[in-house]
Amino acid sequence: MTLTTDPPAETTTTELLHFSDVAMTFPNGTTALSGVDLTVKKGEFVTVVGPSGCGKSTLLRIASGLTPATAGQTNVATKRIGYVFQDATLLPWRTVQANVELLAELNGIPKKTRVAEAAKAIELVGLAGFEKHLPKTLSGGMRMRASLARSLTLDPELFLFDEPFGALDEITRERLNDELIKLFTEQQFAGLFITHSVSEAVYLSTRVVVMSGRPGKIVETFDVPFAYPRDPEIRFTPEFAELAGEVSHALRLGHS
Ligand SMILES: Nc1ncnc2c1ncn2[C@@H]1O[C@H](COP(=O)(O)OP(=O)(O)OP(=O)(O)O)[C@@H](O)[C@H]1O
Repeated sequence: MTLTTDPPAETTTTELLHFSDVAMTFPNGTTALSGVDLTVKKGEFVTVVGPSGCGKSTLLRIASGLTPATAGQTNVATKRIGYVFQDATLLPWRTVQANVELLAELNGIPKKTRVAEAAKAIELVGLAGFEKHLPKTLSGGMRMRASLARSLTLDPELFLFDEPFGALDEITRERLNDELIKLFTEQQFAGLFITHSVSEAVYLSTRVVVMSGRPGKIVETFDVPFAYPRDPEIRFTPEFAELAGEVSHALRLGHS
């Protein structure tokens, strides 16, 4: 297994993540991933869909550097990595402002700078006015916004999302999808996003990657042709339905 933080000579600098023949077998013998090839470039938003337990979260953990792969080549060309989980993971005793400042604080950023960075991130996610609130006084969608803001203070070049909206109601989820698209187009990070929702995958992404059941491997890739910013109404067009149908079909084939 090779983990490097600089791009290999043969790749371009816009390639932020490059997996070649990556595999992951845990010490208990479970092989979660096998033969995964994946590249994510600046300006791309790649969503991974796949059956439960096929290794999607493992893939993200490897991308973040939290878990080393056991085989293959893993190249992540940036240290500015944002990571958002399904659970907003806010500290309950800290206000929104103090939660959003947390990563900058852990990175030793001076108070004045991190206050300014947190204020900017809070504004970007639409939480201005809620700086002094504690997490328990926020809705699920607002907590997720605070979690997004916390990662935004790192000014990520590569943003990893592990099913961040899976626990939210449909309307809140759709609203956050639109806000995430806005952030993606404004902030210019590369996104790697996991979801169980085919519609969310197609709506958000430049590319949708379908994984097979465990050990997960990529069985099909779909380029999404819709321009950004995306009109929420595209979800009701025949083109969208056709693409979502193809992704669902690949997902079912990968299952069997
Ligand atoms: N630390 C670990 N030790 C042993 N097995 C693990 C470990 N972490 C994950 N696994 C196993 O690896 C497989 C892939 O897990 P992972 O969480 O990556 O799947 P997933 O596709 O994200 O699942 P879901 O969609 O249900 O969240 C599962 O069978 C899981 O039980």
